[in-house]
Amino acid sequence: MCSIDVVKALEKEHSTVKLFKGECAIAIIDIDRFKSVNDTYGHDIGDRAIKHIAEILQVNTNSTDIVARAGGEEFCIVMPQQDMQQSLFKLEQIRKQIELKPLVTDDYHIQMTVSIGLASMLEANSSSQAMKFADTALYGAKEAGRNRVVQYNNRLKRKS
Ligand SMILES: Nc1nc2c(ncn2[C@@H]2O[C@H](COP(=O)(O)OP(=O)(O)OP(=O)(O)O)[C@@H](O)[C@H]2O)c(=O)[nH]1
Repeated sequence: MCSIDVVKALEKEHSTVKLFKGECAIAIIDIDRFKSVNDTYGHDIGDRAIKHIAEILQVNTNSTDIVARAGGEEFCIVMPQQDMQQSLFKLEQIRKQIELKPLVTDDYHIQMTVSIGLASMLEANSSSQAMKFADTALYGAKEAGRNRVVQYNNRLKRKS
C-alpha cells in the first residue's frame, strides 16, 4: 500500500472513530540503525531486510489492521477497534519477534531491532495530528535507547 492510500485510509478511519467513539491506535515502526545495515551488507541486502521486517509485521497483525510502508525503513500500522492496552501488547510482540528473528541469507545472520511510537486516534483532532503524536513517541523511543515501544503522552517533546 502506498503512503497516499494510508492517508486516505486514515482519514476514513478517523471519521469512523469519532462517529462511533471507538478506540483506534496508530503506530510508527522504524528499524534501528538501519544505515549501518546498508553500510555493512550493501543496499540489496538492506532491501531484503526491509522485506523481512514487513513479513513479520504481516504475520503478527490481523485482517482489520492496516499495515503500510511509510517510506524508507519506516512502517505504519493502524489498529481499529482495539484499546491501547491491546495495541501495546501486539506491538510488544512484534518488537520481540523482530529481535528474535534475524534475516538469514547464505552469508549472513542479520539481527535487527525496531523502535515503535504509538498514539491514540481518539486523543487527536485529526489523523495527521495522530501521526505527529506517534512520531513524537517514536522519537522518545529512539532517545530512550531504541528497541522499545513508547506510547505518546503530552510530556514527550517533539523533535524540532
Ligand atoms: N536498502 C535500503 N535502504 C533504505 C531504503 N530507504 C531508506 N534507506 C536507508 O535507511 C537509512 C536510514 O538511516 P537514518 O535515518 O540515518 O537512521 P538509522 O541509521 O536507521 O538510525 P536510527 O533511526 O536513528 O536508529 C539511510 O541510510 C537510508 O539510505 C530502502 O528502500 N532500501
